[in-house]
Amino acid sequence: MTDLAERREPDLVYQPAEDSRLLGDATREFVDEGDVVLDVGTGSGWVASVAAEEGADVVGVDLNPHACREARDRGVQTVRGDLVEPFRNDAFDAVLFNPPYLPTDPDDEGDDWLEKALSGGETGRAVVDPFLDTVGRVLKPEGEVLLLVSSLTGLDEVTERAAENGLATAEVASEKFPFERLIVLRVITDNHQTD
Ligand SMILES: C[S@@+](CC[C@H](N)C(=O)[O-])C[C@H]1O[C@@H](n2cnc3c(N)ncnc32)[C@H](O)[C@@H]1O
Repeated sequence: MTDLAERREPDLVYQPAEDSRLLGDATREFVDEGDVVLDVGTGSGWVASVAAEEGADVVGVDLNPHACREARDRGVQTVRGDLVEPFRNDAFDAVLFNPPYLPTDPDDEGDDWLEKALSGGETGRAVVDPFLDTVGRVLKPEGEVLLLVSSLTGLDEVTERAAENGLATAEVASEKFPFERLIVLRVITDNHQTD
């Protein structure tokens, strides 16, 4: 019988890193007990498990079947699918996403699961843009998104795309690294009332 550690597939599934940790810290701050939470691109399920530790009812989604298996091994209920497509309207208090956000030269673009976890296409926003175009549908009226991006992803462009979808963004955490700054954006609908 294989144990959990042996079943992990580090070359196939993105393992928790600095970006996961920054999003996990914001999750601890903004997710409340009893919230219904979706972790998009759940990968190993680590960020989802942070939300579960806060008492949230969490589901993960990922395109990568190996990630779905690893997240389930971690105890996270996980669906294989594309972004928020499998879920019904107005379902979630919070949606978390640490997306593939690195700009990648098309000539260097690979085709393996780790590449799909990291590469945001030529602009860095190939996955972030469709996420911002669709996430509003699955948010409850007072729901919110915690979205991890890099300074390399183009913060102004991300904010503009959110605004085109009736979403307002605010930086709630950030950390500097040698070649980039990682940022957690809190994204809410324009008519969301905050206290
Ligand atoms: C940077 S990794 C983050 C993994 C994990 N959430 C973490 O923070 O450690 C991005 C994840 O998004 C998944 N992903 C990429 N495109 C996706 C899509 N269109 N729908 C669902 N998941 C996607 C990848 O398979 C990968 O697991």
